[in-house]
Amino acid sequence: MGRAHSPRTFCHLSNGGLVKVCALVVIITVWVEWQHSGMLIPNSTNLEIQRPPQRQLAVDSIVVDDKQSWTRYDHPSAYGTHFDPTVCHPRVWSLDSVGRRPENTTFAFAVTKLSMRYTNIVLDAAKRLRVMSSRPISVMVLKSGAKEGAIGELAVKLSDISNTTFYLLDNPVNIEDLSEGYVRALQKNPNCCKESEYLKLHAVALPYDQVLVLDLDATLVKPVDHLFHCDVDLLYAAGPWSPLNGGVFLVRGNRPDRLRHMVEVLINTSYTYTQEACFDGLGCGPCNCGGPCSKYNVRCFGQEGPQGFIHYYFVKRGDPSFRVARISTCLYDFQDSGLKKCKPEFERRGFSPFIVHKDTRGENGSALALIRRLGTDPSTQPESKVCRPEFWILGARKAGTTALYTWLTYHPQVFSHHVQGFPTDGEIYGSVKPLDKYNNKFKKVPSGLLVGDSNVYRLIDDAAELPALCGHKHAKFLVLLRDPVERCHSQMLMRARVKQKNLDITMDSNLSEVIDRQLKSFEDAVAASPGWADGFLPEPLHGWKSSYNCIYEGIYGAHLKRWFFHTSLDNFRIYFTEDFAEHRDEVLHDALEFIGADVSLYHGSALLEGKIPNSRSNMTLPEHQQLMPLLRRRLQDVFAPYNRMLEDVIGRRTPWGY
Ligand SMILES: Nc1ncnc2c1ncn2[C@@H]1O[C@H](COP(=O)(O)OS(=O)(=O)O)[C@@H](OP(=O)(O)O)[C@H]1O
Repeated sequence: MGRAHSPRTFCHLSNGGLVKVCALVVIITVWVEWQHSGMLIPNSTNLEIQRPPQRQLAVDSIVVDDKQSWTRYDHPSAYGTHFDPTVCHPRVWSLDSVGRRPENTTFAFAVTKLSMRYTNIVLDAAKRLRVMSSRPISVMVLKSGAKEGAIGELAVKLSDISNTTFYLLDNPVNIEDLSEGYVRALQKNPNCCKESEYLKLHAVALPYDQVLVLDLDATLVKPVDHLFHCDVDLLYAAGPWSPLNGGVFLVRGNRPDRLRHMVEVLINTSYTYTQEACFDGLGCGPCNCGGPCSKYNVRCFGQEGPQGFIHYYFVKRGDPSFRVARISTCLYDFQDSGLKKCKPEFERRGFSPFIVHKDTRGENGSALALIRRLGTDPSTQPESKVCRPEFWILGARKAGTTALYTWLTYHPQVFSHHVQGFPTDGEIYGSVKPLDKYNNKFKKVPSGLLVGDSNVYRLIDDAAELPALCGHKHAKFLVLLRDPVERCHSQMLMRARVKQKNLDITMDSNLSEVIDRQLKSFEDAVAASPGWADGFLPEPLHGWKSSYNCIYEGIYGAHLKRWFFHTSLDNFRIYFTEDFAEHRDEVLHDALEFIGADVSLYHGSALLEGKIPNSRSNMTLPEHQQLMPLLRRRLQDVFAPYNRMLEDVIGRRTPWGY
């Protein structure tokens, strides 16, 4: 089944009055295509359903949460001190072979009621999302809950937001097929998750590999691209009073057969439903019942509806063919009610949520106030470009950043911006804060030209600050990575050459001895924080910001994890220095295209012959400056596991051979 690309393309090209027409073409085409493709399941009356007799469950057969006790909401790993936000690490990081993410993924909103007022709520949510991600947005609207005028209005307005697709859908579940007792329980639920919410099940059949379902009041505070790289059937967060919160979850899409099966299973299990033991007697929980739970967890919230059912279908049934992973509620489904539990950890470790759901207390409320304090307030997240540079070369130190910066500036659209200092290659020292002062450093750059900031300190230091201040959408980061042993040696040679008072190395120093000391100090620091680089977010080693330790600077995987935690892989191009040496033009063309330059205007190659900027030009080193073979091997052994980590993080093999 093809996606409705053609009408959308048409819509992007059109304007004015045509937009209205094309918006309707989109709705109708998407809807008709689904109806004809057999992908749309909604008419469950077509299914052959074996209705089991209403079962009376013996109390003994009720398993409330033994099987999945780890998913208890109040378990420390749901909230609290344990913050591994995903259990599918390291797959979570993997990119495709060229280091870019697979494209076929979408965010999805499920809109069960659509009046004129709701139209604006949907639009606001889509616009907020667009600030954070250029990924497709699917808007699934329940046909029976939508007013006709509102459908047209929404379709027209959505066509102004790039890469959105509108689906007008029936409820995949026909309520008459469900048992009466189940429907009564479903409808008695005072707040949430009645039968219309089963609209969300359509997510598994949307024509995308991965679908991240978001409620309209779930706001991305930071990009969550890493979630799309998890190879799972379901990724979910526990709700405050439910085993799974339906406001944020990710499913594998493209599975109309699964949607059919889910509906079938729901119908069948609705006949096993009792107030005490929903879903085949496997229980409604685990959940935090807001006090001591009754034996049957009957006070779970929304457990009869999709929240309970999706958890039952993917988790409790224990189908071994499913890959299911739970993510941190604090990080990915942060709600006011979680403040007490999440806040201490957030404040201690400087974390902030990726997704804020239901900030009911608004402006003065808990969630916003907290993330404002932590510096990632979605309302101050710049939508337009606020930092002057278009690109940043982050490092690594001694990996060829001067050459990359200089050669990019040979393009007529890239301004050659030299700043006083050392080396004079576009380095801007210090923080991006305050923004005025930072932008002032670029005041001589004519408008309309692209300009970069090249600063090798940033790779280690600025992961949290730079993307948040400059806007995730607008920041493009270039990184060069060089064989860490060579880089380390080169760094020490530079320190020997540079006569700075506070540097302890001179031209007479024995560099192998110097590096050996650095290795020892690195090993001591790691021994004091065992496994520091292994987790999801290795914070900088204590006191090692802007480190001059050449081993620490070469643990690229750990530094990049911090960047990918705080921003999106979309913002990055990562090159190996060795590839840059061998395939210079390819790297430069790719980087120019990435920063938004017209590659066809680049005639720089002819200028590039001759000396490599900032190179020590193959000078023969005196013996005391050479790297002793034994030390080289030791360094390789130390770096080897970190190189594997880097490969996990960027999804590519390093060319270094160890
Ligand atoms: N294209 C290409 N291929 C291979 N190696 C290259 C390339 N361009 C620069 N270089 C080498 O990178 C070293 C300088 O790196 P940086 O400019 O990043 O250094 S700095 O941190 O900004 O001082 C410096 O390394 P050393 O020669 O070891 O000093 C350069 O020779």
